[in-house]
Amino acid sequence: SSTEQKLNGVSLIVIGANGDLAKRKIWPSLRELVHQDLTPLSSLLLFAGTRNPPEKTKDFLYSYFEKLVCPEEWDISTRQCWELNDKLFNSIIPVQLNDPESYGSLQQQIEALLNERGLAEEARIFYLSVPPFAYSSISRYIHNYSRPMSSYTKLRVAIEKPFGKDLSSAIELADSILGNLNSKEVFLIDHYLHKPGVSQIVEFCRSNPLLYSSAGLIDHIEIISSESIDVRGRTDYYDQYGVIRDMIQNHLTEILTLLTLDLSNLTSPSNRPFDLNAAKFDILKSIYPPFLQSAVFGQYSGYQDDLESDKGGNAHVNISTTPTLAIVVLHLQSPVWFNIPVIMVSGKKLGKRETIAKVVFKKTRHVSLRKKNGYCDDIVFTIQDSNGSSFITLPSNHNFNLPNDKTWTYNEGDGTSCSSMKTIPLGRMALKETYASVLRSLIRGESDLFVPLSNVLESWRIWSSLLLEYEEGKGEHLMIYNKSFLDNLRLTLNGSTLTVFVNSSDPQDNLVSFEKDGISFKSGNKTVEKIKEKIFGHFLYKFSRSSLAREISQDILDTAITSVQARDSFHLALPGGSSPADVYQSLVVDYKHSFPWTHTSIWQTDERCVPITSRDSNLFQLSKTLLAQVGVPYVNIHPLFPVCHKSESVLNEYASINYFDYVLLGVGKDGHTASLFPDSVNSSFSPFDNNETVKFVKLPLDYPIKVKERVTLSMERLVKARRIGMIITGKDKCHLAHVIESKDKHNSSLPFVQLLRKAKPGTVKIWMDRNICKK
Ligand SMILES: O=C1O[C@H](COP(=O)(O)O)[C@@H](O)[C@H](O)[C@H]1O
Repeated sequence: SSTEQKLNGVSLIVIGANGDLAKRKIWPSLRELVHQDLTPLSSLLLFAGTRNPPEKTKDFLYSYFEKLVCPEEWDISTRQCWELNDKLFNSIIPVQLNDPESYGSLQQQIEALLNERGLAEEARIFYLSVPPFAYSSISRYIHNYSRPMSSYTKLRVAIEKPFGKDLSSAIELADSILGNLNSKEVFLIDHYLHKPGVSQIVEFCRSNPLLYSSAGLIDHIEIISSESIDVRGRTDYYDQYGVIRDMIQNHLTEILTLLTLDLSNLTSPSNRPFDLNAAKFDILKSIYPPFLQSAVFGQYSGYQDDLESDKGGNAHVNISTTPTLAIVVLHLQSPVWFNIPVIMVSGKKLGKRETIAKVVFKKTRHVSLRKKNGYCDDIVFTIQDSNGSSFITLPSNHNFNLPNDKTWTYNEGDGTSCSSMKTIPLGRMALKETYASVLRSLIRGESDLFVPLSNVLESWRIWSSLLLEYEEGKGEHLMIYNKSFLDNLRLTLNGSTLTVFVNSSDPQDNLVSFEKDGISFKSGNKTVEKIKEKIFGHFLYKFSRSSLAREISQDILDTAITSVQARDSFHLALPGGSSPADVYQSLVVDYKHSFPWTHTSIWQTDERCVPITSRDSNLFQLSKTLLAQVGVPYVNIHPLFPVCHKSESVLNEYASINYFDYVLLGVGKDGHTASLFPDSVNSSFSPFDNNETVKFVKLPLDYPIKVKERVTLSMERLVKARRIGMIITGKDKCHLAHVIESKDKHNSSLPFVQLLRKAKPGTVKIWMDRNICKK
């Protein structure tokens, strides 16, 4: 009864009040609520909890609010802004929360203040703005020492994402929290649920339940989040999580559940209130976990630099395979959505900031991520464009119901870019900060706008196996992309296998233009590029010895296909020695029947001047291991041995073609490549100083190599190739890996390094045994 005489009050305790999230989001958002008169400070008990003594927290808050400027849109003077900051600052009570007793003292402090102000505490909210490892102990302290005494008071504990890293860690975390809190007390934050563009999806779908009965007409759904920002400054966090955990498991999956909700309950006669989270749970349950073949991963070019800069620039930073972009195809096991693929795309450092969800009606199985005319035939929910605005675009001939709500205004299309379209702008966000809406919903207890634990676990069930598969593959499916990536991307789906290629009629063009930026595309295969380091602008790939040969032979095949498509021929120069043997074997085993052998011409990079029947002859080995087993026409094989010991003019007749399409090279432990040996040995021969096509090489007698008379393509000739694959394998070559990965590479005169320096940046792929330096 005493409750009835009191005013409703809410206690809000921000734990981690001096942390990054509090500074960037929580305090500015609270201030916005106060400014908009949406949260009267008189009924709010506001605590700033840190591990520090209260005086220190007060000092922090003082200097923080002193510098906090007001957004221009508020159109208030500096003085008014300062007064607002001051008002908020004076309402915040700093508390030290570092042990169980401190939570007990907080309890007493709250009770005393409520009495003093004559407030009945409607809700007690703990906002855990702390790292995930602290969730469990803090929830225990709350339960044991700060739980409201009155059953009238609702306890709400707000927790940020990421909630775990995968299903098992999320279950463990949930268990430890649920030992102290009841599941209804846990409010997991997904700030996307508070974006007007997201909440309008449900409203639109509620007004148009027939959308779902037309699922038979829907071809697929796209949910695309393109961000222009990078992650510099927060790689400490990001590098451990990556795009699936950072954006897809939570925000994009939430959008998907809202878009595909089963709203049939809404129109059924039952009087039960519609349970949004339970309906979302049902959708989550129906999603098949995607496999690696239905996903493509990318990392923006420059990510490694961001990692290094965040580490202070000088520290050694391992190559990271954390993806900053992913494209994934999902399928739902539901009568309505069966056979309607959902394509999710999320990436950082792309050309623009835009989040859209698009329902694409049946026309074609090609997926274009571009706003072409076809765009007007689909329903597009623009959750946010680069200005933060949200709107819905509908086909002109639609008969959708527009929600009966004054926040919706309906416009005809402007007839310019997409004449038949009609648009519903949903206006600018009512609250500038999405987090202001998060806080307001927390205060109001709007649980539909938070994620229940059951749903977050279900979502991890969907994503964990993909993450595991990806991480076991250690980045072998990672491509490097640049900011124009989405504009040029085209995807096709065959079942759930995703194929990526560039939207151009000439595949060769695509290949050339994209390889410059570190990406090559090929139709028929989703794996586009593998993780690489750049060495003199070339690409370094590291694979286990067992997968290296296959990767190289696949690369040769891809180049062959595009060359034949473009020029009807493929000119391939091959070396001898031990390095390429496994590659030749893979070409035979994997591509005997699928390689364009009849269009291929085989050249030699170098040859030993020995009889062709000698085991030391490169051609002998090449014939045995490759040429005798595949269908290269005899006339297309160009042996080098006939020009041994010949005059310069004869030498130069070899390889009259202008460019090799692919030159494969090994590297010897002395750094030689083809038969270009280190100049430093006491040899009269210098392979680097003229423009000859082919060189005759006579090494000094004491040079530690078996056959000392050789012919070789010259450096000038080699570096002209369209593509060079350089193999570095063998335990005795660890020092070579150090050379190219060190700063000293610029001073090295070793022939293979010289070749890297001279070749046009981007033409060489260095294929290195990942374990080259392991004993
Ligand atoms: O949760 C996150 O969301 C942001 C994107 O949010 P938005 O409101 O700017 O669209 C993303 O940049 C961040 O990496 C992620 O942790």
